[in-house]
Amino acid sequence: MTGRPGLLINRLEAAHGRSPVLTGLDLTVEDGALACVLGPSGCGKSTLLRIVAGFHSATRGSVTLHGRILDDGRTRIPAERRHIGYVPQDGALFPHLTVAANIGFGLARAARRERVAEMLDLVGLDGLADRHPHQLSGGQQQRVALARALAPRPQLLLLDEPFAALDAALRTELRTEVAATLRRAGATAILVTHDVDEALAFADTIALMRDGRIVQTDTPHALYHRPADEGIARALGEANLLPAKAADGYAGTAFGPLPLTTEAVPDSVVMLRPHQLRMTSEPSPHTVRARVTACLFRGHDHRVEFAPDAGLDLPGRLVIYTDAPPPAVGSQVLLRAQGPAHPLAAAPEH
Ligand SMILES: Nc1ncnc2c1ncn2[C@@H]1O[C@H](COP(=O)(O)OP(=O)(O)OP(=O)(O)O)[C@@H](O)[C@H]1O
Repeated sequence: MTGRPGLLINRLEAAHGRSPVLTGLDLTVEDGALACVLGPSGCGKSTLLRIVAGFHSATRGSVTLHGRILDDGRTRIPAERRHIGYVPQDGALFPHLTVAANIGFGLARAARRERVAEMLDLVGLDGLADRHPHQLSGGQQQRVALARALAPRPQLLLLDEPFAALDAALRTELRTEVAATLRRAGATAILVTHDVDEALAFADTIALMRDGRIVQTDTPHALYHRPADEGIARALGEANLLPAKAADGYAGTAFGPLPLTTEAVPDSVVMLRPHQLRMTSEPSPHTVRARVTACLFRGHDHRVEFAPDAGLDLPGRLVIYTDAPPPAVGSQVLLRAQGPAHPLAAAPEH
Protein backbone atom coordinates (compact mmCIF):
# COMPACT_ATOMS: atom_id res chain seq x y z
CA MET A 1 0.00 0.00 0.00
CA THR A 2 1.19 3.53 -0.68
CA GLY A 3 -0.90 5.57 1.76
CA ARG A 4 -2.26 7.55 -1.21
CA PRO A 5 -6.00 7.44 -1.81
CA GLY A 6 -6.79 5.53 -4.99
CA LEU A 7 -10.57 5.30 -5.04
CA LEU A 8 -12.70 7.85 -3.22
CA ILE A 9 -16.44 7.32 -2.96
CA ASN A 10 -18.39 10.12 -1.40
CA ARG A 11 -22.02 9.98 -0.20
CA LEU A 12 -23.02 7.70 -3.02
CA GLU A 13 -26.71 7.11 -3.63
CA ALA A 14 -28.21 4.74 -6.17
CA ALA A 15 -31.48 3.00 -6.89
CA HIS A 16 -32.96 0.26 -9.02
CA GLY A 17 -36.15 1.80 -10.36
CA ARG A 18 -37.79 3.39 -7.33
CA SER A 19 -36.04 1.22 -4.76
CA PRO A 20 -33.07 2.92 -3.11
CA VAL A 21 -30.08 0.59 -2.82
CA LEU A 22 -27.18 2.83 -1.79
CA THR A 23 -28.07 5.54 0.69
CA GLY A 24 -25.02 7.72 1.27
CA LEU A 25 -22.10 5.34 0.97
CA ASP A 26 -18.55 6.51 1.74
CA LEU A 27 -15.51 4.41 0.93
CA THR A 28 -11.80 5.13 0.45
CA VAL A 29 -9.45 2.52 -0.95
CA GLU A 30 -5.75 3.24 -0.71
CA ASP A 31 -3.60 2.81 -3.77
CA GLY A 32 -2.19 -0.72 -3.82
CA ALA A 33 -4.60 -2.02 -1.15
CA LEU A 34 -6.75 -5.11 -1.29
CA ALA A 35 -10.07 -3.96 0.09
CA CYS A 36 -13.15 -5.99 0.74
CA VAL A 37 -16.76 -4.88 0.95
CA LEU A 38 -18.55 -7.33 3.20
CA GLY A 39 -22.31 -7.44 3.55
CA PRO A 40 -25.31 -9.74 3.45
CA SER A 41 -26.83 -10.89 0.20
CA GLY A 42 -28.93 -8.16 -1.41
CA CYS A 43 -27.37 -5.24 0.51
CA GLY A 44 -26.12 -3.61 -2.71
CA LYS A 45 -22.53 -4.82 -3.11
CA SER A 46 -22.84 -5.64 -6.82
CA THR A 47 -24.65 -2.38 -7.45
CA LEU A 48 -21.73 -0.54 -5.85
CA LEU A 49 -19.19 -2.37 -8.04
CA ARG A 50 -21.28 -1.80 -11.15
CA ILE A 51 -21.36 1.96 -10.46
CA VAL A 52 -17.58 2.05 -9.99
CA ALA A 53 -17.13 0.01 -13.18
CA GLY A 54 -19.48 2.30 -15.10
CA PHE A 55 -22.31 -0.16 -15.78
CA HIS A 56 -24.85 1.63 -13.54
CA SER A 57 -25.33 5.32 -12.67
CA ALA A 58 -25.25 6.97 -9.30
CA THR A 59 -28.18 9.26 -8.48
CA ARG A 60 -26.08 11.34 -6.06
CA GLY A 61 -22.58 11.50 -4.65
CA SER A 62 -19.31 10.93 -6.43
CA VAL A 63 -16.78 8.30 -7.44
CA THR A 64 -13.22 9.51 -8.00
CA LEU A 65 -10.21 7.43 -9.07
CA HIS A 66 -6.78 9.02 -8.65
CA GLY A 67 -8.39 12.46 -8.60
CA ARG A 68 -10.42 11.91 -11.75
CA ILE A 69 -14.21 12.06 -11.38
CA LEU A 70 -15.78 8.90 -12.81
CA ASP A 71 -19.36 9.62 -11.79
CA ASP A 72 -20.88 12.48 -9.83
CA GLY A 73 -24.46 12.17 -11.01
CA ARG A 74 -23.77 14.68 -13.84
CA THR A 75 -20.45 13.72 -15.42
CA ARG A 76 -20.12 10.05 -16.19
CA ILE A 77 -17.02 8.58 -17.79
CA PRO A 78 -17.95 5.59 -19.98
CA ALA A 79 -16.90 2.18 -18.64
CA GLU A 80 -14.35 1.57 -21.40
CA ARG A 81 -12.45 4.76 -20.50
CA ARG A 82 -12.17 4.09 -16.77
CA HIS A 83 -9.19 1.67 -16.79
CA ILE A 84 -10.99 -0.56 -14.34
CA GLY A 85 -10.94 -4.36 -14.49
CA TYR A 86 -14.00 -6.38 -13.53
CA VAL A 87 -14.17 -10.06 -12.62
CA PRO A 88 -17.78 -11.24 -12.30
CA GLN A 89 -19.00 -14.21 -10.28
CA ASP A 90 -18.94 -16.62 -13.19
CA GLY A 91 -15.81 -15.28 -14.92
CA ALA A 92 -17.80 -14.66 -18.12
CA LEU A 93 -15.04 -15.86 -20.45
CA PHE A 94 -15.62 -15.79 -24.20
CA PRO A 95 -16.49 -19.44 -24.87
CA HIS A 96 -15.32 -19.49 -28.50
CA LEU A 97 -11.87 -18.01 -27.72
CA THR A 98 -8.82 -19.83 -26.36
CA VAL A 99 -7.33 -18.98 -22.97
CA ALA A 100 -4.64 -16.88 -24.67
CA ALA A 101 -7.19 -15.04 -26.83
CA ASN A 102 -9.39 -14.41 -23.80
CA ILE A 103 -6.47 -12.91 -21.88
CA GLY A 104 -5.22 -10.94 -24.87
CA PHE A 105 -8.65 -9.62 -25.81
CA GLY A 106 -8.48 -5.85 -26.27
CA LEU A 107 -4.69 -5.59 -25.84
CA ALA A 108 -2.62 -3.77 -28.45
CA ARG A 109 -1.34 -6.29 -30.98
CA ALA A 110 2.35 -5.42 -30.54
CA ALA A 111 2.44 -6.17 -26.83
CA ARG A 112 -0.15 -8.94 -26.83
CA ARG A 113 1.97 -12.08 -27.02
CA GLU A 114 4.39 -10.98 -24.32
CA ARG A 115 1.69 -9.73 -21.96
CA VAL A 116 -0.40 -12.89 -22.35
CA ALA A 117 2.66 -15.01 -21.50
CA GLU A 118 3.33 -12.82 -18.44
CA MET A 119 -0.27 -13.16 -17.28
CA LEU A 120 -0.33 -16.94 -17.81
CA ASP A 121 2.79 -17.15 -15.68
CA LEU A 122 1.31 -14.82 -13.02
CA VAL A 123 -1.81 -16.95 -12.55
CA GLY A 124 0.04 -20.26 -12.92
CA LEU A 125 -1.59 -21.45 -16.15
CA ASP A 126 1.47 -21.88 -18.40
CA GLY A 127 0.75 -24.65 -20.86
CA LEU A 128 -3.00 -24.05 -21.05
CA ALA A 129 -2.89 -21.15 -23.53
CA ASP A 130 -4.57 -23.08 -26.36
CA ARG A 131 -7.45 -24.57 -24.40
CA HIS A 132 -10.99 -23.31 -24.59
CA PRO A 133 -12.96 -22.34 -21.44
CA HIS A 134 -15.04 -25.55 -21.47
CA GLN A 135 -11.78 -27.54 -21.22
CA LEU A 136 -10.89 -25.87 -17.90
CA SER A 137 -11.97 -26.50 -14.31
CA GLY A 138 -13.98 -23.80 -12.49
CA GLY A 139 -10.88 -22.66 -10.62
CA GLN A 140 -8.82 -22.45 -13.82
CA GLN A 141 -11.58 -20.46 -15.50
CA GLN A 142 -11.55 -17.95 -12.64
CA ARG A 143 -7.76 -17.64 -12.95
CA VAL A 144 -8.16 -16.87 -16.66
CA ALA A 145 -10.81 -14.27 -15.80
CA LEU A 146 -8.38 -12.70 -13.34
CA ALA A 147 -5.55 -12.73 -15.89
CA ARG A 148 -7.83 -11.16 -18.49
CA ALA A 149 -8.85 -8.41 -16.08
CA LEU A 150 -5.23 -7.70 -15.05
CA ALA A 151 -3.73 -7.83 -18.55
CA PRO A 152 -4.51 -4.20 -19.57
CA ARG A 153 -2.93 -3.00 -16.27
CA PRO A 154 -6.13 -1.54 -14.80
CA GLN A 155 -5.85 1.19 -12.18
CA LEU A 156 -8.39 -0.71 -10.12
CA LEU A 157 -9.66 -4.27 -10.15
CA LEU A 158 -13.19 -5.16 -9.05
CA LEU A 159 -13.94 -8.72 -7.98
CA ASP A 160 -17.63 -9.58 -7.59
CA GLU A 161 -17.72 -12.74 -5.43
CA PRO A 162 -15.40 -14.46 -7.91
CA PHE A 163 -15.04 -17.61 -5.79
CA ALA A 164 -18.72 -18.13 -4.99
CA ALA A 165 -19.31 -20.92 -7.49
CA LEU A 166 -16.31 -23.00 -6.36
CA ASP A 167 -16.25 -25.75 -3.74
CA ALA A 168 -15.00 -24.89 -0.25
CA ALA A 169 -11.44 -26.27 -0.57
CA LEU A 170 -10.81 -24.69 -3.97
CA ARG A 171 -12.34 -21.42 -2.78
CA THR A 172 -9.85 -21.19 0.10
CA GLU A 173 -6.92 -22.14 -2.14
CA LEU A 174 -7.85 -19.76 -4.93
CA ARG A 175 -8.55 -16.73 -2.74
CA THR A 176 -5.13 -17.11 -1.10
CA GLU A 177 -3.55 -17.45 -4.51
CA VAL A 178 -5.46 -14.51 -5.98
CA ALA A 179 -4.55 -12.27 -3.03
CA ALA A 180 -0.86 -13.19 -3.51
CA THR A 181 -1.13 -12.61 -7.28
CA LEU A 182 -2.69 -9.19 -6.80
CA ARG A 183 0.02 -8.22 -4.30
CA ARG A 184 2.72 -9.32 -6.74
CA ALA A 185 1.06 -7.26 -9.47
CA GLY A 186 0.80 -4.26 -7.07
CA ALA A 187 -2.89 -4.02 -7.95
CA THR A 188 -5.52 -2.00 -6.12
CA ALA A 189 -8.55 -4.22 -5.78
CA ILE A 190 -11.99 -4.39 -4.23
CA LEU A 191 -13.53 -7.77 -3.54
CA VAL A 192 -17.19 -7.92 -2.60
CA THR A 193 -18.44 -10.92 -0.66
CA HIS A 194 -20.93 -12.04 1.97
CA ASP A 195 -18.41 -14.63 3.22
CA VAL A 196 -16.75 -13.47 6.45
CA ASP A 197 -13.88 -15.98 6.25
CA GLU A 198 -13.15 -14.82 2.73
CA ALA A 199 -13.10 -11.17 3.77
CA LEU A 200 -10.91 -11.80 6.82
CA ALA A 201 -8.43 -13.89 4.85
CA PHE A 202 -8.23 -11.75 1.72
CA ALA A 203 -8.25 -8.10 2.60
CA ASP A 204 -5.97 -5.42 4.06
CA THR A 205 -9.12 -3.44 4.82
CA ILE A 206 -12.72 -4.54 5.22
CA ALA A 207 -15.63 -2.15 4.76
CA LEU A 208 -18.77 -3.52 6.34
CA MET A 209 -21.94 -2.64 4.45
CA ARG A 210 -25.36 -2.35 6.07
CA ASP A 211 -28.54 -0.68 4.81
CA GLY A 212 -26.87 0.80 1.74
CA ARG A 213 -23.89 2.34 3.57
CA ILE A 214 -20.52 1.44 4.92
CA VAL A 215 -20.80 1.33 8.71
CA GLN A 216 -17.19 0.57 9.62
CA THR A 217 -13.93 0.31 7.67
CA ASP A 218 -10.96 -1.26 9.40
CA THR A 219 -8.29 -3.93 9.24
CA PRO A 220 -9.69 -7.46 9.50
CA HIS A 221 -8.21 -7.76 13.02
CA ALA A 222 -9.68 -4.47 14.24
CA LEU A 223 -13.10 -5.13 12.73
CA TYR A 224 -13.26 -8.56 14.35
CA HIS A 225 -11.92 -7.52 17.76
CA ARG A 226 -13.08 -3.92 17.95
CA PRO A 227 -16.42 -3.64 16.15
CA ALA A 228 -18.23 -0.32 16.55
CA ASP A 229 -21.55 -1.84 17.56
CA GLU A 230 -23.31 -5.08 18.33
CA GLY A 231 -24.60 -5.55 14.76
CA ILE A 232 -21.06 -5.29 13.38
CA ALA A 233 -19.77 -7.62 16.11
CA ARG A 234 -22.32 -10.27 15.08
CA ALA A 235 -21.78 -9.71 11.35
CA LEU A 236 -18.14 -10.74 11.79
CA GLY A 237 -18.77 -13.85 13.90
CA GLU A 238 -20.17 -15.15 17.15
CA ALA A 239 -19.87 -12.96 20.20
CA ASN A 240 -20.54 -13.39 23.92
CA LEU A 241 -22.02 -10.15 25.23
CA LEU A 242 -21.64 -9.68 28.97
CA PRO A 243 -23.17 -7.00 31.17
CA ALA A 244 -20.30 -4.97 32.65
CA LYS A 245 -19.51 -2.10 34.96
CA ALA A 246 -16.56 -0.22 33.59
CA ALA A 247 -14.04 1.65 35.73
CA ASP A 248 -10.36 2.57 35.34
CA GLY A 249 -9.82 0.68 32.09
CA TYR A 250 -11.39 -2.52 33.44
CA ALA A 251 -14.80 -4.11 32.97
CA GLY A 252 -16.29 -5.65 36.10
CA THR A 253 -17.99 -8.85 34.91
CA ALA A 254 -19.18 -12.17 36.33
CA PHE A 255 -15.68 -13.40 35.33
CA GLY A 256 -14.02 -10.72 37.46
CA PRO A 257 -12.29 -7.61 36.14
CA LEU A 258 -11.19 -7.80 32.51
CA PRO A 259 -8.99 -5.18 30.81
CA LEU A 260 -10.87 -3.14 28.24
CA THR A 261 -9.78 -2.57 24.64
CA THR A 262 -10.91 1.03 24.84
CA GLU A 263 -12.80 3.33 27.15
CA ALA A 264 -16.30 2.08 27.78
CA VAL A 265 -19.42 4.12 27.21
CA PRO A 266 -22.02 4.18 30.02
CA ASP A 267 -24.46 1.23 30.04
CA SER A 268 -22.20 -0.80 27.85
CA VAL A 269 -21.93 -4.50 27.43
CA VAL A 270 -18.56 -6.08 26.71
CA MET A 271 -17.81 -8.55 23.95
CA LEU A 272 -15.71 -11.66 24.33
CA ARG A 273 -15.16 -13.75 21.20
CA PRO A 274 -15.69 -17.52 21.71
CA HIS A 275 -11.95 -18.28 21.90
CA GLN A 276 -11.64 -15.86 24.84
CA LEU A 277 -13.58 -18.22 27.11
CA ARG A 278 -11.84 -21.38 28.28
CA MET A 279 -12.76 -24.42 30.31
CA THR A 280 -10.65 -24.88 33.42
CA SER A 281 -10.41 -27.39 36.27
CA GLU A 282 -9.17 -24.80 38.78
CA PRO A 283 -11.90 -22.92 40.62
CA SER A 284 -11.16 -19.28 41.42
CA PRO A 285 -13.18 -16.15 42.16
CA HIS A 286 -13.00 -15.51 38.41
CA THR A 287 -14.45 -18.79 37.21
CA VAL A 288 -18.10 -19.34 36.41
CA ARG A 289 -19.99 -22.62 36.67
CA ALA A 290 -21.87 -23.61 33.54
CA ARG A 291 -23.63 -26.63 32.05
CA VAL A 292 -22.83 -27.91 28.56
CA THR A 293 -25.98 -27.66 26.43
CA ALA A 294 -24.67 -28.41 22.92
CA CYS A 295 -21.50 -29.44 21.18
CA LEU A 296 -20.61 -29.35 17.50
CA PHE A 297 -17.50 -30.97 16.00
CA ARG A 298 -16.13 -28.78 13.19
CA GLY A 299 -12.99 -30.66 12.17
CA HIS A 300 -10.46 -28.06 13.31
CA ASP A 301 -12.20 -27.48 16.67
CA HIS A 302 -15.41 -27.88 18.66
CA ARG A 303 -18.07 -25.27 19.17
CA VAL A 304 -19.56 -25.72 22.64
CA GLU A 305 -22.60 -23.98 24.13
CA PHE A 306 -23.12 -23.50 27.85
CA ALA A 307 -25.88 -22.34 30.17
CA PRO A 308 -24.21 -20.46 33.05
CA ASP A 309 -25.50 -21.03 36.61
CA ALA A 310 -28.67 -19.13 37.43
CA GLY A 311 -28.27 -15.89 39.34
CA LEU A 312 -25.08 -14.84 37.56
CA ASP A 313 -25.10 -11.58 35.62
CA LEU A 314 -24.54 -13.34 32.30
CA PRO A 315 -26.54 -14.11 29.15
CA GLY A 316 -28.41 -17.42 29.13
CA ARG A 317 -26.00 -18.87 26.59
CA LEU A 318 -22.23 -18.69 26.26
CA VAL A 319 -20.29 -20.06 23.30
CA ILE A 320 -16.68 -21.20 23.17
CA TYR A 321 -14.47 -22.72 20.47
CA THR A 322 -12.01 -25.28 21.77
CA ASP A 323 -9.41 -27.74 20.47
CA ALA A 324 -9.69 -29.75 23.70
CA PRO A 325 -11.89 -32.87 23.78
CA PRO A 326 -15.33 -31.48 24.65
CA PRO A 327 -17.21 -32.55 27.79
CA ALA A 328 -20.47 -34.46 27.42
CA VAL A 329 -23.67 -32.50 26.98
CA GLY A 330 -25.24 -32.05 30.44
CA SER A 331 -21.94 -31.98 32.36
CA GLN A 332 -20.91 -29.11 34.61
CA VAL A 333 -17.69 -27.24 33.93
CA LEU A 334 -15.87 -24.13 35.05
CA LEU A 335 -15.25 -21.33 32.58
CA ARG A 336 -12.76 -18.52 32.82
CA ALA A 337 -12.36 -15.49 30.58
CA GLN A 338 -9.37 -13.93 28.94
CA GLY A 339 -9.34 -10.22 28.14
CA PRO A 340 -9.29 -7.81 26.63
CA ALA A 341 -13.01 -7.22 26.63
CA HIS A 342 -14.39 -4.87 24.01
CA PRO A 343 -17.15 -2.47 25.08
CA LEU A 344 -20.18 -2.06 22.84
CA ALA A 345 -23.17 0.21 23.17
CA ALA A 346 -26.06 -1.94 24.39
CA ALA A 347 -28.47 -2.90 21.63
CA PRO A 348 -31.65 -0.81 21.63
CA GLU A 349 -34.74 -2.63 22.94
CA HIS A 350 -37.04 -3.81 20.15
N1 LIG B 1 -31.40 -4.91 -12.27
C1 LIG B 1 -32.10 -4.78 -11.15
N2 LIG B 1 -33.38 -4.34 -11.16
C2 LIG B 1 -34.08 -4.17 -10.01
N3 LIG B 1 -33.59 -4.43 -8.78
C3 LIG B 1 -32.32 -4.89 -8.71
C4 LIG B 1 -31.53 -5.09 -9.88
N4 LIG B 1 -30.30 -5.54 -9.49
C5 LIG B 1 -30.35 -5.63 -8.14
N5 LIG B 1 -31.56 -5.25 -7.66
C6 LIG B 1 -31.96 -5.16 -6.24
O1 LIG B 1 -31.09 -4.28 -5.59
C7 LIG B 1 -30.72 -4.76 -4.30
C8 LIG B 1 -29.19 -4.88 -4.23
O2 LIG B 1 -28.75 -5.86 -5.17
P1 LIG B 1 -27.21 -6.22 -5.35
O3 LIG B 1 -27.13 -7.26 -6.42
O4 LIG B 1 -26.44 -4.97 -5.53
O5 LIG B 1 -26.88 -6.85 -3.93
P2 LIG B 1 -25.65 -7.77 -3.46
O6 LIG B 1 -25.29 -7.29 -2.11
O7 LIG B 1 -24.59 -7.75 -4.50
O8 LIG B 1 -26.31 -9.20 -3.40
P3 LIG B 1 -25.64 -10.65 -3.63
O9 LIG B 1 -24.60 -10.82 -2.56
O10 LIG B 1 -26.81 -11.57 -3.45
O11 LIG B 1 -25.07 -10.66 -5.02
C9 LIG B 1 -31.44 -6.08 -4.13
O12 LIG B 1 -32.60 -5.84 -3.39
C10 LIG B 1 -31.78 -6.49 -5.54
O13 LIG B 1 -32.97 -7.25 -5.56
